[in-house]
Amino acid sequence: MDLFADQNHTLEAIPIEDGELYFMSRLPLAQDPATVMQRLVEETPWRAESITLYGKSMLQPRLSAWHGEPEARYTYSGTTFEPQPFTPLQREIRQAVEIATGRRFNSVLLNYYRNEQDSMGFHSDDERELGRNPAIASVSFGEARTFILKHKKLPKTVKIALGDGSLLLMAGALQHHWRHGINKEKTPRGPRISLTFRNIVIL
Ligand SMILES: O=C(O)CCC(=O)C(=O)O
Ligand SMILES: [Fe+2]
Repeated sequence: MDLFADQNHTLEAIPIEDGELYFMSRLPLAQDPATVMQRLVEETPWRAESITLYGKSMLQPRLSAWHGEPEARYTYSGTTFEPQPFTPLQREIRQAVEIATGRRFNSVLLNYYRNEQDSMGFHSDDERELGRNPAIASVSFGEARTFILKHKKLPKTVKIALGDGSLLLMAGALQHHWRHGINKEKTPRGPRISLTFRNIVIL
């Protein structure tokens, strides 16, 4: 009997100060990660969103989509944004994430990193509609990319390789004290998709 057969299905705490971080190398799902990846590529209404940097409008270096329950709307600069409804596959993944983490989520922001040129700038997920100490669970498919956390005040950096089918949970005070992001890579990378589950509270 292999006592450690399900070792990669346990949510392990990653020691970190000023916040909570947990990792599971393989979230249990009914389909294998390659099938899920393929379906996410095909079934998601991907959008190229623009951002304004130094007064110039440009496209974000990745594609994205936002899905959730109808109540997970939020208002930003006077405009109310409504999520697209969850797809059946997204509901399946959400259920697995809720079982693995013991937390509830009503929306998901999906990111599609097409190749090594795509990235995510450093930020904290600290919007008011996420509540005071938000739990954010991200599930990764496809090529592994390095998730980097940088402490806002201390000279500390934490790097985690987010591989195919893995789950990362950020919780506690983490968003108050750390920024996170994903850098471009210098060598070729295949596509990666992350689903970042959040719980949007009515303000
Ligand atoms: O793709 C990732 O793992 C990071 C995504 C992220 O930080 C976000 O969507 O806020
Ligand atoms: Fe984030």
